[in-house]
Amino acid sequence: MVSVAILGAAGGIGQPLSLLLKMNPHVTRLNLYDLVNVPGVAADISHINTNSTVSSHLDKQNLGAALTGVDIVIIPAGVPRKPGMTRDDLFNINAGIVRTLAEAIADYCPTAIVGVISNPVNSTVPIAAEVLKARGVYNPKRLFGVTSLDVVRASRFVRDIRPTVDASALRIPVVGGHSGTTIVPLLSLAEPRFGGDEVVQAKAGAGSATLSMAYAAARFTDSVIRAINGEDVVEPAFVSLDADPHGAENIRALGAGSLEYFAVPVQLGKEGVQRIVPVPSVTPFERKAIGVASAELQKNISKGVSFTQKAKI
Ligand SMILES: NC(=O)c1ccc[n+]([C@@H]2O[C@H](COP(=O)([O-])OP(=O)(O)OC[C@H]3O[C@@H](n4cnc5c(N)ncnc54)[C@H](O)[C@@H]3O)[C@@H](O)[C@H]2O)c1
Ligand SMILES: O=C(O)C[C@H](O)C(=O)O
Repeated sequence: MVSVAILGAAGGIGQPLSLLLKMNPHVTRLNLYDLVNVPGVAADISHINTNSTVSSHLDKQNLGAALTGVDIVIIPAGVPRKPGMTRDDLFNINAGIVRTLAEAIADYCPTAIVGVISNPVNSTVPIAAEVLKARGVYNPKRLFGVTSLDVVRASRFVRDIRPTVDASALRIPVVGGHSGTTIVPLLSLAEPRFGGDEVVQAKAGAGSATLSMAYAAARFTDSVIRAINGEDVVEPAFVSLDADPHGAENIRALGAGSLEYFAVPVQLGKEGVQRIVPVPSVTPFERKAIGVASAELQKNISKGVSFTQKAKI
C-alpha cells in the first residue's frame, strides 16, 4: 500500500511519469496535481486497468488534498530550459514554485519521502530543506534531489563506446550535483558529455528531457517503494550529507569537503536514506573534477539557502 503524489503531473515529465507509476503494481494511490490540464491527464491515466486509484487535483486550493496521507511526493513542477540557458537560469521561476510546494508538504504530509526533479536541483533541494527546517519537520533522510537520470545516461553512454555491454546492468557512480561540471561520472577515461544540453539542443526550444527523465523518476520512485517494502536497494540521489554523517566521511574525503549536499549512491530503507554508500577510490583526474564540482555546488547551495532566508518563510 503506497500512495504517491506527483506535483506538476500534467507536464512533459509529469505525464509519462504518471503513466509509468500507474503501471507500478506497488502503487495503490496516485494523486496528480498541477495548475493546468490535470483533470484530462488523470481521466486518461485512470482508465488503465491496473488496481491503483488515480485522483485529479487542479489548482492551489486542492494541493492539500493531493498531499494528505501520501507516502511519497515527486516534484517535476516548474519550467524547463531552452537552448542557450543553464539550469541556474531557471532559478528565478522554479525557486518560488518549489518553496510553495515544500510549504504545503510541511503542512499536509511532513513525513513523506520527497523527490525534487525541478531544476536547478542543486538549489531547489536546499530551498525545500530550508522550508522544512523553518517549519520544524525537516528530516535529511527523507529529502532527495532526483539525479537518477545522470546514472541512467552514464551507463547508456558507456554502451555507445562498448556495444557489447548491457547498459541496464552497468552501475556507474555519478557524484556531485545536477548541472554542467557538477555532474561527475566516476569514469576516469570518459570524454565529457553534457546529456541535458544535448536534449535541450535537439528539442530546439520545445523543452528538455521528459521521457528519459520520466523513466529515471519512475525508477527512483520504484526504488523508494521497494525499500519501504523491505528490499535492499541502492539509488543515486542529491542528498544532505547529514543524512548519514558516518557514511559521508568517505565522500567528504574525496573532495566534497564541508558541503551540505552532494549526489551520492544511497542505500535506501523504510525511512529514506539508510546509508550513504562509500565510493571506491578515485583517480587524480576524477578528484580534480570533484573539486571543480564542489566549488560550483557551494554557490548553488548558498543561493538556495539565502533565497529562503530572504523570503522569511
Ligand atoms: N532532475 C533532472 O534530472 C531533470 C531532468 C529533466 C528535467 N528536469 C526539470 O524538471 C522540470 C519540469 O520539466 P518538464 O519538461 O516536465 O516541464 P513542463 O513545462 O513540460 O511541465 C512542468 C509542469 O509543471 C506545472 N507547474 C508549474 N508551476 C506549478 C506549480 N506551482 N504547481 C504545480 N505545477 C506547476 C506546469 O503547469 C507544467 O504542467 C524543469 O524544471 C526541468 O528543468 C529535471
Ligand atoms: O538539461 C536540462 O535542463 C534538464 C535536465 O536537468 C537534464 O539533465 O536533462
